[in-house]
Amino acid sequence: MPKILIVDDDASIRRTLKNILEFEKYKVDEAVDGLDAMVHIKQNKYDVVIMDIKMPKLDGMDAIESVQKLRPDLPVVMISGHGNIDTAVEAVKKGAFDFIQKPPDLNRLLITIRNALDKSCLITEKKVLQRKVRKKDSQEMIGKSEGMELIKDTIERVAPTDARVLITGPNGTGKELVARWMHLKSSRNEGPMVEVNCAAIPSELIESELFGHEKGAFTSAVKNRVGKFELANDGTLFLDEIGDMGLSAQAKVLRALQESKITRVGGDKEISVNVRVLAATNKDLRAEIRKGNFREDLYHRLAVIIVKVPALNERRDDIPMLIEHFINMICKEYGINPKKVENTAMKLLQTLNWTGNIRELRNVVERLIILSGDTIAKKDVEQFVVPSSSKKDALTDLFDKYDDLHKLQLHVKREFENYKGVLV
Ligand SMILES: Nc1ncnc2c1ncn2[C@@H]1O[C@H](COP(=O)(O)OP(=O)(O)OP(=O)(O)O)[C@@H](O)[C@H]1O
Repeated sequence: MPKILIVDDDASIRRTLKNILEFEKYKVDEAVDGLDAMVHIKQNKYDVVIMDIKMPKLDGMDAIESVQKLRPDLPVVMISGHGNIDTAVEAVKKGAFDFIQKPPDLNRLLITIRNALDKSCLITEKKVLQRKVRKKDSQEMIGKSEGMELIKDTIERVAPTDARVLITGPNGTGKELVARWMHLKSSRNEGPMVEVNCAAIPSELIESELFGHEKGAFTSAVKNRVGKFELANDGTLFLDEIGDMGLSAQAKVLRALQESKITRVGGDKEISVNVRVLAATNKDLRAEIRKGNFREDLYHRLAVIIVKVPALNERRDDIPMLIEHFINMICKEYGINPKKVENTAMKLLQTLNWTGNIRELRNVVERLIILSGDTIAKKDVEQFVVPSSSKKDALTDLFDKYDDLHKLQLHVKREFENYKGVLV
């Protein structure tokens, strides 16, 4: 239940507001002036504060500065009977979420509180996402092959610039990891890195996902929603599987890139965004352009720098190092000592056909850790890996390539559509 603090020296106003808000199922505390408010805010976790301006001891204008220092993310709605436009502007300048005149219009007050709560939720969501991203950020990029050295060198050179980068390569080769390092090594690394998997979002929702929407823009748009472009402001937007984006969304992304402005679906206001875009695909975008599935102008906007991530079969020298890395990582997760790999087992693993690339290798290492004894021997590889790697049926192969069930579903759907075309 969201918790609200009402700060007003007038007991009757506090009581009226408390009754209304409790009826709306909010939990409400009261404070009699700015100083009392600060004591409450230090001891409790509020979602919104409603604060009068004229109060004894510490008035609202001074109190909001203290609130900003203590809890910069806490939305404060100012209310005042002595309001004029200058006071409202000053309050907002000092960080108030909104300003409402006394006696407050009930509907306006409730809508403002809802919006302030939405903002609180977004901030929390953003923090959770940033934590997750930081966790992913800490993933090392392993490999000393020529291909990997070239990629690392490109990241060092390109990351600090604002150039757009298109990352290409087969599934599971580490395209997302490259994007994360580009962000981490850029001057935007204090800002968010927001990821959109264009293949996982149905085409009718992708525009709303990217640009947000205004309430009522379509049947299920029950409230305003901020899109990924806005969420990525001052940071990086990673458009994964860009080759699966529909032409209509492509046109809008192109406009956003050209003008650094977006418009929410169903809205008419232009919103400026400062976003660096990185994109990735496993498709041959030039071939998609020829087939009319991808806009050439968008391709040129995105592919200022192209990073090609090679398949694992093309950098077999990296396999031992990657195996050691995954063993250490996975054994740590399981809370066991890292297992050793016999030389003959390592050699065999190096020769296998890794169609699912590094993702498949990681899964295989996990399987070997679970199924083998203290040491991973050649016979373990022959028993638990070779059958699935050399005699793989089409379905196992697909599962190795797509660890995300939704991506797999989309792939199967696309294949089915192709077959339908052939049969007709
Ligand atoms: N060089 C590397 N060192 C260590 N781990 C890696 C490396 N490259 C990829 N990985 C790991 O392999 C897995 C797959 O990588 P990632 O998701 O970046 O691939 P992808 O090319 O984006 O895949 P997809 O095309 O399916 O989206 C992840 O767990 C990632 O951390």
